[in-house]
Formats: sequence, C-alpha cells, structure tokens
Amino acid sequence: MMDALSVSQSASNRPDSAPTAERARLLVTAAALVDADGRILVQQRPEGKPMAGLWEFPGGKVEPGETPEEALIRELKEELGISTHKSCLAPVTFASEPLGDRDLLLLLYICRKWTGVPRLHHASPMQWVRPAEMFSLPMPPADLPMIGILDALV
Ligand SMILES: Nc1nc2c([nH]c(=O)n2[C@@H]2O[C@H](COP(=O)(O)OP(=O)(O)OP(=O)(O)O)[C@@H](O)[C@H]2O)c(=O)[nH]1
Repeated sequence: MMDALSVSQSASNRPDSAPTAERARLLVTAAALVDADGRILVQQRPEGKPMAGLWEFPGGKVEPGETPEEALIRELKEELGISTHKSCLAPVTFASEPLGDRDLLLLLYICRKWTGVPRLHHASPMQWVRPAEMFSLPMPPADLPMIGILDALV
C-alpha cells in the first residue's frame, strides 16, 4: 500500500515532472491578547502597506536567530509597549497561506498576562472585540479560520 511519503517521492521522481520554483517562506508570530472581559485586541493595517485596512492580531516577522516566542515578545514591546513572558504565551493554532510570491506560516499564541497598557506606536486604530464579532471584521485570509478556534476557546 502506498503511504503519503511514497506518493510524494514517486511524484518528484517522475522523469516528466517539471522542477517547481522555490517559494520563500515568511514566518510570522501573532498574539490574541485576551482581556479580563474575554475581548481580544485587533489592530488595523496602516495605509500604504499590503492589505491596508484589514484587522489583524499584533505581531510580526520572526527575524533570523529568534525563536517565535522571542519575536512575539519583541513585537508586542515595539508595537504596543507591553511586556510579557514566554510562560504567558500558549500556542493556539497556525495558518499556512500563500501571500504574494511567498508562503506565509502564521503562528498564533494566546496571551492573557502582560504588563503595561497596549497602545499602538503608529497612528492606526485598534479595538477590543469578542471573538464572535471578528466574523464580521475584514481580516487577512490566513486569520479567518482562526476566529472559530478563538470563539470556542475564549
Ligand atoms: N501581525 C500580523 N500579521 C499578519 C496577520 N495575518 C497576516 O496575514 N499577517 C501577515 O503577516 C505579515 C506580518 O509581517 P509584518 O507585520 O512584520 O510586516 P508588514 O507588512 O506589516 O510590514 P513591514 O514589512 O514593513 O514590517 C504581513 O504580511 C501580514 O499581512 C496577523 O493576524 N497579524
């Protein structure tokens, strides 16, 4: 019987199989910050950036040499001025989605404990919303399957 591995090996060994172009991977970490009321912070992507106007979770790219948690702690500090710790970041889910000419891998953590009051350093709007309210917010395609998971969890 053929398992998944032998199927992919036999496909790539086919003499007529065309070489596939390498696509760069974009590793991004984001946080669902949950307040005492069960609401989650979302921020609007600023004008001039791809997907401007869509609402997303705070976070950003993992830089070389960083763990996803280190990157997320850094981004939360830089973007919102709040501090948290690895032990306060629980992995929730991930999304794998083409993004332009790259493949986005988005890791979502839930965080209920931080110090400081989240304030966006750039002028874009942010809001605290219940997970069910996110279903009617315009969000990036990668985020959409995450809403139901948060709705069941928070
Ligand atoms: N932070 C965050 N990024 C997301 C989410 N969903 C999603 O598709 N992304 C994508 O993941 C990438 C995050 O990288 P980033 O925040 O460092 O990059 P950026 O495009 O905002 O700006 P930059 O390249 O100028 O830093 C963006 O392409 C963004 O569109 C999300 O919920 N949160």
